[in-house]
Amino acid sequence: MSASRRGLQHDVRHFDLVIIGTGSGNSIADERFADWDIAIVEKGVFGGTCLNVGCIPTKMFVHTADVAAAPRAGGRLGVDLSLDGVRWTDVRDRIFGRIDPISEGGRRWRAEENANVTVYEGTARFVGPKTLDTGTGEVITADRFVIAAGSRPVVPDVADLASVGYHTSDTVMRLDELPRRLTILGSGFVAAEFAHVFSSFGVEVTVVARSDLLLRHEDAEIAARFTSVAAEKWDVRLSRKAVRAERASDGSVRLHLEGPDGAEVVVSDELLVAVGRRPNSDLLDLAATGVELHPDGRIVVDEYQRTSVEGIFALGDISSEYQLKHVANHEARVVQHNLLNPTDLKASDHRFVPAAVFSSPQIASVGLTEEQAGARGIRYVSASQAYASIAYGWAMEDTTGFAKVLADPATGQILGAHIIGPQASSVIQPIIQAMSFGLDARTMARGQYWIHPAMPEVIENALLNLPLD
Ligand SMILES: Cc1cc2nc3c(=O)[nH]c(=O)nc-3n(C[C@H](O)[C@H](O)[C@H](O)COP(=O)(O)OP(=O)(O)OC[C@H]3O[C@@H](n4cnc5c(N)ncnc54)[C@H](O)[C@@H]3O)c2cc1C
Ligand SMILES: NC(=O)c1ccc[n+]([C@@H]2O[C@H](COP(=O)([O-])OP(=O)(O)OC[C@H]3O[C@@H](n4cnc5c(N)ncnc54)[C@H](O)[C@@H]3O)[C@@H](O)[C@H]2O)c1
Repeated sequence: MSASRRGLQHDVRHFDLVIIGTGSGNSIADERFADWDIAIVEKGVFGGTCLNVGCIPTKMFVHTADVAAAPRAGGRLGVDLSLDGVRWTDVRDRIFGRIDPISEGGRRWRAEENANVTVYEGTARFVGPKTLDTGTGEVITADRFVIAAGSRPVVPDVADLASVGYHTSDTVMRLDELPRRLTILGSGFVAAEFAHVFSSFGVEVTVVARSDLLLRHEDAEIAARFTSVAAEKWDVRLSRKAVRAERASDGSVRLHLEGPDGAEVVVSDELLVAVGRRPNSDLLDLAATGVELHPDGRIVVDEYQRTSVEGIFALGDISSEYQLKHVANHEARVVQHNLLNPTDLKASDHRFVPAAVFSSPQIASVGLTEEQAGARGIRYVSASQAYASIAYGWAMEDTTGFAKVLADPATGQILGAHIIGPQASSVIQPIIQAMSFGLDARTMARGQYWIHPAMPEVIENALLNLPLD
């Protein structure tokens, strides 16, 4: 690969590769790219969403919340515990005291210790074919680009929201103090996880959902179970539309709703907006370089993560239908391979993408839901097993968890799995493995030992319950 060269214009530097975004994109330029002249452009802090405001801090808060919630679970085991208090600022500072130096260390390493990498700290925007304004006063060109610019929270159209003030997942983990009351607008992943975190810390949580179920994209039985468990802990308002926000004279936030019973108002101290994320493609003026978009703003890519412009790749939330870190990481590895091996391209594998909601209870899923299998006319059988009917479920006195598996009745190939209950995000992993490597349900259930009495027995029994042909 050629060393850097100056473009025809003196002020336009030319690179072998430009990477936009330091989330999953930052992992691409490893030692195999040592002789590539590379620019990395980042508008925010290094490390992107997952490290700074996503997966990692949220799960550190979730684990802390699980600990704080122990008294609730202890009572039914005959262990009386009480929560003396949550030192919010200590929790917050412990978590970000670990994360912020990692982000800053990553920035320093790229900026100061990578001889072949130039870091531009600005908001990138295309101004011509393969020509990028780095937002730092410098315009650059390159043979290849990787667009890994991620997504950001959607702000819904609710009157006076901006003037009243609200939080998103970007800001709510850095609050100065715990509110007494929190309203969460939205009913997806972010809402479910933060409702668990804040309610376990003693905050009165109200969840406002537009739909008639929380987590409505999950398997319908799982979403219904989660919604009923949630309604026992949080004030859950379903089928509500938020129409207006208002700041009262005592400083509280009043969210005006319209629902099945007419107008109502939810009063709280803070408002968290969690109604989805949109791709950051609109910040990039992609038309200037000819990169095509889907109507929802995602960059169009093929199976090799190539955009409509030769030499420009995209990955992660900006192009994927899955807004998940393990998918973004997988796609980054595919792009990395394809940059290094242009005559031996590798395709992304999106066949069995799992996801987990780290709430309480946890949810994990992979493959088809019953509703999707039905809608696609796919022949399937399903079976469920309650945690309450396996030995470890007895130990936990669990009353609400279950695992459901779907399989092809003729071949036994597993089509999907959906789990709600303790450690669902770990319990599901053998199913992901079986689907990925083509193991059928019977072989999986009977071809290996299952440690007794451990939680994965819930999977073993669900598999054995399948009414295969
Ligand atoms: C609260 C929360 C919790 C989550 N928890 C999980 C989880 O538990 N598990 C999971 O799998 N996923 C989780 N996710 C999703 C996961 O964080 C994302 O799917 C993943 O981080 C996307 O990675 P990415 O590389 O595509 O984008 P990002 O990590 O967002 O990186 C994009 C980078 O590009 C930069 N950028 C954007 N535009 C420009 C521009 N014009 N110029 C220069 N730089 C730009 C941004 O500043 C950012 O640093 C969570 C998300 C949130 C919000
Ligand atoms: N554990 C994880 O893997 C994890 C955790 C957090 C976030 N994420 C990722 O981040 C993405 C964004 O999370 P999210 O929770 O913001 O989005 P989401 O797509 O999971 O859920 C958004 C919800 O808000 C509802 N909604 C949309 N507009 C609304 C409105 N105007 N009023 C009320 N409700 C409205 C939608 O019906 C939907 O149920 C997720 O889809 C997920 O891919 C993953």
